[in-house]
Amino acid sequence: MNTYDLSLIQQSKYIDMLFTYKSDNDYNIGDIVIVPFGIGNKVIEGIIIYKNKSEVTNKTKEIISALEHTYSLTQKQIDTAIFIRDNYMCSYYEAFKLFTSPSKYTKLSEHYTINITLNDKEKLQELIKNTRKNAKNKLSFLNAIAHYENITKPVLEEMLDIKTNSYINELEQLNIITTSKLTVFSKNRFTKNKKPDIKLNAEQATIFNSIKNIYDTEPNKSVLLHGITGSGKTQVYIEIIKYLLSKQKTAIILVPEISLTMQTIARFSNEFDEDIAIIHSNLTKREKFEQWLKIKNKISKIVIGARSALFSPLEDIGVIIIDECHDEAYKSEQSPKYDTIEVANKIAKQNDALLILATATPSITQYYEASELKKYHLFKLLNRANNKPLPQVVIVNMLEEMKNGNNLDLSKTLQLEMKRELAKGNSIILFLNKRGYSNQLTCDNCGYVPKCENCDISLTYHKTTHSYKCHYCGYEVSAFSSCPKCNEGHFMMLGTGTQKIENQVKHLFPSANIFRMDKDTSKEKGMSEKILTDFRNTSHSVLIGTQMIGKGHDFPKVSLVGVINADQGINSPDYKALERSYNIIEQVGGRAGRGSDDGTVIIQTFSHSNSLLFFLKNHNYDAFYQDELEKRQIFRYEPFGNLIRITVSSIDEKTAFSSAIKVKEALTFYNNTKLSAKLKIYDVSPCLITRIEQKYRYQIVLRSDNETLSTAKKMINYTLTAKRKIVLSSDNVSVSIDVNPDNML
Ligand SMILES: Nc1ncnc2c1ncn2[C@@H]1O[C@H](COP(=O)(O)OP(=O)(O)OP(=O)(O)O)[C@@H](O)[C@H]1O
Ligand SMILES: [Zn+2]
Repeated sequence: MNTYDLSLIQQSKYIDMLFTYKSDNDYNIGDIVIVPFGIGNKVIEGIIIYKNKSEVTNKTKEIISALEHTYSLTQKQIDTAIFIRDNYMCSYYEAFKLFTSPSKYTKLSEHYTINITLNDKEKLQELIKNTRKNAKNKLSFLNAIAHYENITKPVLEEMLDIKTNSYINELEQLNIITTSKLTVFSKNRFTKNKKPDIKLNAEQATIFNSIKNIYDTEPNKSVLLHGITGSGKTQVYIEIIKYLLSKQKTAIILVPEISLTMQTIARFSNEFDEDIAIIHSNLTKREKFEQWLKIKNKISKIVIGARSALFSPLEDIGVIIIDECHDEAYKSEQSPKYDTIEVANKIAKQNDALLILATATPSITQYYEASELKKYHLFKLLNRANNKPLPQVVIVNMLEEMKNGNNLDLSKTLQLEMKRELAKGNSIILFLNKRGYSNQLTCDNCGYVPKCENCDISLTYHKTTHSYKCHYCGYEVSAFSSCPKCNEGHFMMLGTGTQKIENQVKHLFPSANIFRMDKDTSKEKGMSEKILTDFRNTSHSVLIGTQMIGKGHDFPKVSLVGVINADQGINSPDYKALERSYNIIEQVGGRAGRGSDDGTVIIQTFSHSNSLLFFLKNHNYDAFYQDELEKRQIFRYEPFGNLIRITVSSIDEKTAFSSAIKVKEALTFYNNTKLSAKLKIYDVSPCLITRIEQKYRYQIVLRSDNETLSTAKKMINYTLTAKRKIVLSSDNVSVSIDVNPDNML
């Protein structure tokens, strides 16, 4: 008789532990089994984590059966899941769920698709000619076959939104097509352009050779590639992947935005004959499952996708590339709030694989880890691939514009440049830095922004108390009647929307082709790709958008980028506000001047004296980094110290608040008795956004040194799992933990 310790695939807060079952069968670690659970012996699934580690008692229940081996997890995946649970303080369920197949309830044997291949082009054309014009469905089916020549039935049906069975039968009988069954789905269908035949330039080639050498000889295979916008980082990845494929290895490429996956795939499919799997959250369950199967069955050796692609069942990994590695999308926003780069590092180590982080604007912590701690080999690409200069940056003081009577969001300077570039047929991006919080304050005379003395964080206005508060430590002052710095101005709240900008542009430039991309226009599946493609292919056009348009895109026609309002990001109430603003503005500005014409970036701001703008003007990342690092050291933020934020939420406000108090009391108790009190635990306070999806939200902020971080994590894990029933009074409370959160909203 064997014993098996299982993690149950069942979301319940009270069973976050391993359960022992027995069986005469010889299962493997990682197998998914079906077991009876609880008093009613409800049938649920579990993953085998340990074998023959526990004893059989007279209460031990027996495993009923196991799922097909295809669904099993590998030992490496189990190790990574446990790493995630320990580090991001989530449940076993949440951690394992990342790795299980998107749909394991379909029997594999039933999962095949029909592939259609065109045999006789002429006969098909004949048939099209002879088909009645009003048989619309049939005609679109026939035309699609003529166009694609080789396509799977589900793809075809989804595309045309019709049933095709009878047409397929008819064509098969006429010998125009043949069909075949594929148990695993056919190759992703991407239009291939001519092979581009790009040769690495000298800078790229040197780095490629060094990285190759690191792979072959070095024990530490982590790389940070710091290359300016347009320096051709993607071309370097392509060569590295070619090299690793030649060594029978596989590759994962992560990109921060779904809209970027399409651009990346387009470039990769021109370079590789291999089948490329795509994974991101916009796929249907079925599509996800198809991709998963292709990877599991070793048909796809290259996986491109958003952060979740990291959990795909790829084996023999040779390289994990994290493109735009500074991006906040790499931090999960739902529990488990894992850091993609830390997890990628773990997986790379397991496989002895390369980990390549790449960006024009590394996060402060990443750059510190590379340059000071030597955790990464640091490489730099200092020139654009086509030898063009970086765009020229112009700063416009919006206080002056206001004083001169211009009440539009577009300054005179920006209007003039826009006119000039549109006349040349070039394209323009107008970027709105909307990330941040709207109740932030700026003096309308001198641009002063009030800050917390303890935390270096912008204060936020609270209407109920008519006061300004710090959202880290609770510091509060009553609202000023006039600006304490210049004694003249008054505080105003900044903020404008993409639609408002769109109206102004329409009015000023009635003949321009205007595109807008924000959450509203890209809700529908495929919409954002469509907007980006149309913009890329249209001249004399203006794209107005938020964060989504800022990264990674290569639009050769864009010669001018306008940053409408740099302030909203700069003065956002959290310690990463400047880092985020530098990155996003440098990145969006980097879209300018990638084609034949030189680029210009116009940054409009009320905080024109902020040193950040000086660094941006000179594209001087290193100076920005030094400046920011000093501040971080003084206030003990990352990489010198850590903030841990525990958010407690519930539909019922009192429950949320009282649970938060209990969590805080429990943590304080362990901190005082068990630890040498190195953690600072702040009081419970309402979150900046007090209610999300009907749930009231309270937070407890902890600060720890780097040395005490792991103890802090253990303490939180202990409090929230072992003591869960005591600390959380009801099942209606949810808790999430975020280490060094990207924002405090
Ligand atoms: N060796 C090369 N010779 C000619 N063109 C190149 C070369 N390498 C890259 N390019 C071209 O330069 C452009 C910019 O390259 P790429 O998009 O890879 O830049 P990037 O470093 O990823 O920029 P960003 O950080 O702004 O996304 C692309 O159009 C690419 O095809
Ligand atoms: Zn403070």
